[in-house]
Amino acid sequence: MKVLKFGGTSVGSAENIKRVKEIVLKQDEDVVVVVSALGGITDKILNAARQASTGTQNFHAELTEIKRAHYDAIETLFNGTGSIKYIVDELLDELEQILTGITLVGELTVKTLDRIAGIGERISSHIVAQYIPGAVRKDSSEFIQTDSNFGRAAVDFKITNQNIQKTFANFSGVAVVPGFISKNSKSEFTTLGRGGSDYTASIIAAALDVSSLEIWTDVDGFMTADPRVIRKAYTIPKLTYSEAMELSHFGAKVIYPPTILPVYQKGIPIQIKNTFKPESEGTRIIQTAENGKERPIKGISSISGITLLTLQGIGMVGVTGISMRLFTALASVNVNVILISQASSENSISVAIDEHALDAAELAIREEFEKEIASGQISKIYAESELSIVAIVGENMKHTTGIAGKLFSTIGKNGVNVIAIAQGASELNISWVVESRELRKTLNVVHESFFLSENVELNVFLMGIGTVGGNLLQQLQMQQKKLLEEKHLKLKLTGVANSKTMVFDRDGIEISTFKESLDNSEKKSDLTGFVDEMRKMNIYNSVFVDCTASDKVADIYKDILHSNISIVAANKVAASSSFSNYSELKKLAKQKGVKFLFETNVGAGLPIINTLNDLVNSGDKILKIEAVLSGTLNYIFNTISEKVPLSETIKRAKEEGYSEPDPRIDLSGVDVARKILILARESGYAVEMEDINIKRFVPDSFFEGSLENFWEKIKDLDADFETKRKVLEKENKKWRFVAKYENGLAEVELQEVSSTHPFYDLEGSNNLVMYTTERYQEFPMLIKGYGAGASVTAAGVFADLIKVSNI
Ligand SMILES: NC(=O)C1=CN([C@@H]2O[C@H](COP(=O)(O)OP(=O)(O)OC[C@H]3O[C@@H](n4cnc5c(N)ncnc54)[C@H](O)[C@@H]3O)[C@@H](O)[C@H]2O)C=CC1
Ligand SMILES: N[C@@H](CC=O)C(=O)O
Repeated sequence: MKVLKFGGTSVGSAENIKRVKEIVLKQDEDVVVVVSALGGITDKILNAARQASTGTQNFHAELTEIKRAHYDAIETLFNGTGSIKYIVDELLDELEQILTGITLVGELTVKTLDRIAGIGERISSHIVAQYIPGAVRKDSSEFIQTDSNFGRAAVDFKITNQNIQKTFANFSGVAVVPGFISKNSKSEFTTLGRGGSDYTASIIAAALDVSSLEIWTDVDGFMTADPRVIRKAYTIPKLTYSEAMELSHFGAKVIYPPTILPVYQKGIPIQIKNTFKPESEGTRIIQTAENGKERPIKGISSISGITLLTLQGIGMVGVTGISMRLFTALASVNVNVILISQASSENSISVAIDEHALDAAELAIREEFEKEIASGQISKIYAESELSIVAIVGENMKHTTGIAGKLFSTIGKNGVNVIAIAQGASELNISWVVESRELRKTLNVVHESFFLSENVELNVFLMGIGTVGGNLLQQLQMQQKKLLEEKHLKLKLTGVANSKTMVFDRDGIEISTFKESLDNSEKKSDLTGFVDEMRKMNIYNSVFVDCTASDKVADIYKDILHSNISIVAANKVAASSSFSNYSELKKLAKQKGVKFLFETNVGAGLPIINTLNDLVNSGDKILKIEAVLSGTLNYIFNTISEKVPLSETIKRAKEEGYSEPDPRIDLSGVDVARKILILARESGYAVEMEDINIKRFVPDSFFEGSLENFWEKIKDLDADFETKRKVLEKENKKWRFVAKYENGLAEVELQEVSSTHPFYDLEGSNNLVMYTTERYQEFPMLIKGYGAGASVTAAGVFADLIKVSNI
């Protein structure tokens, strides 16, 4: 024999009752079918009763809806004919009479409420019993006996079990039973608490020692998290009784928690099934955790609307009985304590309670500890509200090391502050308190880290979609699918801005149409607005990518890092700003557990900074750096000829995407100075821009005025450069703009190098860096390759993104 329980939605309409019939008729064992009231009916009855208690006739509106729901169902299922109509009428009349009675006395007692609260189940059980061919109705209020604690009566199991066994002795076929209702020893109606139909089913299942208890509901089973918040939540195939109990207590409203105990004691498995998807496996709740250490966490759940009440004072240290008095005081005003956290110093104790219970709880505590408060032994009693409790649950957490470490480091890295923590010695549940506004992010972070570790998500906020940013988007689009399939990295463009507008979408902006999205966006581009939006979205694993050349954008880095968002910068302004700002940004990133990466600041996609970091981190000392670091200048000096004058080479460098948005930055040596400065700093030296000796090869006057002016004026230098070039050619030499750092001195200058110099053969826009270190002294380390250009730079930015994702 089996017990099947169908919830309110499962019997919520005639259509759904037809599904119930199909499911029941497919069973190959005898079955007891426990039904809830039609969906929403119990609430309506309670509402009508409350309205009646005001002494008015207002309850009639609710009553009409209650009647309509039932008449609609019987009309469809029975064509409005048969005895069912009389039975339903009789029960609805009973309801109306009691409601009228309540109106007359203007009072609603818990006893009266129990008298009518179960009428929905009484009616639905008649409907289902008549609709399933061959089924018989058995009245649970005749065999479940309770005490007289109306509203949430306690079952007398001895009598109830005997009654059930007697009722179902020699029974075969299909029995339909109303859930939720019971009676006391005086044959007065009582109820088993909201959700009590699950409990009815469990009581019957245990009394009859059936093969299984099936709870048919409108979800697939217990999910790894609330699917309304975590779209990627999935059904947990198996849970132990304890895990199911913990998850149910912590907000997973799949099963009424008391349901578990009776069947647990008999070792009867519970199967959660979806009435609307009977083919889905559902969740099976059994005695032992079958799946081992690889899935120590089974689910996450949360409860919102929490207040944390803290009692603090050094006078509490070492004093016995404080906790006992605290909990007794709370119990005296019926305040349920959901979580307790106490430091071993005993200086403070915090209890998490339902926010609605705050006033009563605080008053009770203040009364209880009046003397201690007056004497200053307890210095503070304070409440923090708008909080949520999150819990991870799993029986295999026991003795699995590293779970709490992984949990809290993941949460911390994503900028979520943990306000209180509790873990029982059973290691079945780790619970912690966060601000409710951080709940969604917390659930996502934890879910991804423990359940979807196959896919890491990286949320990209890109600013600047010119040469580098535009190319980066093309590369992202091209690689998205491959990275997801092969590396399980889900790269999402969650925000993008050009200089005019910005667009955000936490589900990801379609890269192929981002331009249209920006064109159609009404959000004007604005730096503070961009940061605010990122903060507001509060998504985990976020990274801000700066592909502008703007100092204003560099100014917002601190705010971004403070929001626990990583930064990948192609923009060199921040890393070459004052040493204190550069160091602060690096320190802040470290403190916040996020990344601040800028590999492309020197040599575009070449691994120049990473290599330097590796050398330094492994204990090597950088003695000298000599390098050609400007793609633009090297291109200019490799392109300049009798036919291509200086001004034309600069124009071409810009067109090729090598130069800065303002090419004067390259031509003035500032770009190279920034780069050698960054390399010196990354080598461990505290260098400032002013320490760099920049020897310009273009007179200062060419850098004054507007960019347009510059393009006009620069042609004036063509003839002079051509004369000098011819001399150089005769001497078989080449111009190279060289940066050098040695013994605390840094300089950048134009050099004429002969054919034996390592920089002589450096083609096109290539860069070359030579690191002379303690380990690489006789033969310095060389890194050479394209030093500028859209695709290589974008690839360098991409590589930094991959580093942020930690895949
Ligand atoms: N082009 C290259 O080879 C390399 C460039 N870089 C760096 O990459 C950065 C970008 O360079 P390119 O793409 O070549 O320049 P670009 O001029 O083509 O693109 C920069 C884009 O940023 C936009 N922008 C500026 N301020 C903005 C703001 N506040 N909000 C939104 N958008 C804004 C501009 O409108 C422009 O579209 C620069 O910092 C450059 O130094 C680094 C290595 C190599
Ligand atoms: N403008 C720069 C681009 C790379 O940093 C250069 O030309 O090297």
